[in-house]
Amino acid sequence: MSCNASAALPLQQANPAMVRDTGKTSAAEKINIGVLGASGYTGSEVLRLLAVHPYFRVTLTTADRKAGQSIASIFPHLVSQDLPNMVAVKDADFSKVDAVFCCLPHGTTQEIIASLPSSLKVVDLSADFRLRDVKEYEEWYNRPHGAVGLQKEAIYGLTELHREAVATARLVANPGCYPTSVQLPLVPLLEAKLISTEGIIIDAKSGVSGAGRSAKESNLYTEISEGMNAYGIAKHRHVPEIEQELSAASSCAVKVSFTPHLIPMSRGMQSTIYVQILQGVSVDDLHEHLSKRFQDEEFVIVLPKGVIPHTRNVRGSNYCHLNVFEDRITGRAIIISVIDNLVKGASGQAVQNMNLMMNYDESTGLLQQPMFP
Ligand SMILES: NC(=O)C1=CN([C@@H]2O[C@H](COP(=O)(O)OP(=O)(O)OC[C@H]3O[C@@H](n4cnc5c(N)ncnc54)[C@H](OP(=O)(O)O)[C@@H]3O)[C@@H](O)[C@H]2O)C=CC1
Ligand SMILES: CC(=O)N[C@@H](CCC(=O)OP(=O)(O)O)C(=O)O
Repeated sequence: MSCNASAALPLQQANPAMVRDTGKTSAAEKINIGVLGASGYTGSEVLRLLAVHPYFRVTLTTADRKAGQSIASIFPHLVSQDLPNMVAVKDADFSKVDAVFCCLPHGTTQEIIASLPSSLKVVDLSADFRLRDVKEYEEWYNRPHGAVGLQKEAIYGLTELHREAVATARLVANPGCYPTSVQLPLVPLLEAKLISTEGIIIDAKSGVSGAGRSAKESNLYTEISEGMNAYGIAKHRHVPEIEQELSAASSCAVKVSFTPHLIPMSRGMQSTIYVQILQGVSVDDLHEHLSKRFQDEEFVIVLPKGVIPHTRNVRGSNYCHLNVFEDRITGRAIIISVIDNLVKGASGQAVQNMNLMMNYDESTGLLQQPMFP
């Protein structure tokens, strides 16, 4: 069958692993967690989420320039938590931990994870283990891969799409924020051959926390506020990650046009995606397919027809809101997907994956509702 032949496939069973729980409750049985890069945005978001996690406790935190400082001194919003002071990674005692969230800049992570005890379970939030083809990684990231052996072991952790592999993984490559917002609607539609593999256009927008906490001129309030700009046009490093996963879903070489934009808000992300519907398929079919695919999912909500997703309605939560609209003029479908880049786009999905790796219900500690307004 050709790439764009229309054929509705049976829906996948959505959620076989949602209800597992080992029942561990006592403090003595808690899983000891290390957060590497705890002084950054995603690291602090892991700490915020774990504050109400019944089975995980943080026993190690690391930083680079801020090593030696307490968490409360740099994140006063976390002052009520009893957290260990941050140490440099080289001084960290990994015998204290069972699992690690690695929230470090990409490029620094491969060597650090390779140096950790191999008994540790790791969710890596960076891009260092997401691209299966090491050559492609080296081309897009312009550096040699520092842990090729580990790359083979890493599981790409978009939870709703790969949860069985995540559950048995030791090392999970947590997806990028843009790729998460794009794959959740597109993978099921490509798998079911309801949309064309050609001509996919992704117009995406991110809040500024997506760029991390380190000081950069381009992220100053004066540069960001009261305006917006595209960046990484036709060369953003999330292109190969998105194409890798869409190609796997459709068994065809998918190419996308992807343009990210920076907008003046602290957190939140929207991807507006233009796709060609295959012959004999309607926008209602796309809506129905996505609704059925995600009906048993806790964190992916297909909104009722006509309701426009808004970043405000997922802020601070692990939810993704989706909807599909018809463009009567071009015959295309317009898909809108919103997430909080720091939660479903990073730390929330990381906790969701770690829950699965530790055999807990994947929603444990993640059911906080979005903040409104
Ligand atoms: N922000 C987002 O929305 C998303 C981010 N990601 C990815 O998650 C990772 C972390 O991002 P984010 O939290 O935003 O980044 P930040 O810049 O906010 O934080 C980076 C953290 O890493 C530490 N660090 C920096 N350099 C080194 C080093 N050489 N060795 C050890 N530690 C170091 C920093 O310590 P110090 O503060 O002391 O310098 C800080 O704790 C990145 O790979 C990013 O691409 C993924 C999805 C979304
Ligand atoms: C606004 C902004 O700068 N966003 C980041 C993406 C953050 C993210 O998810 O990406 P990684 O985990 O792949 O680094 C960027 O465009 O590079």
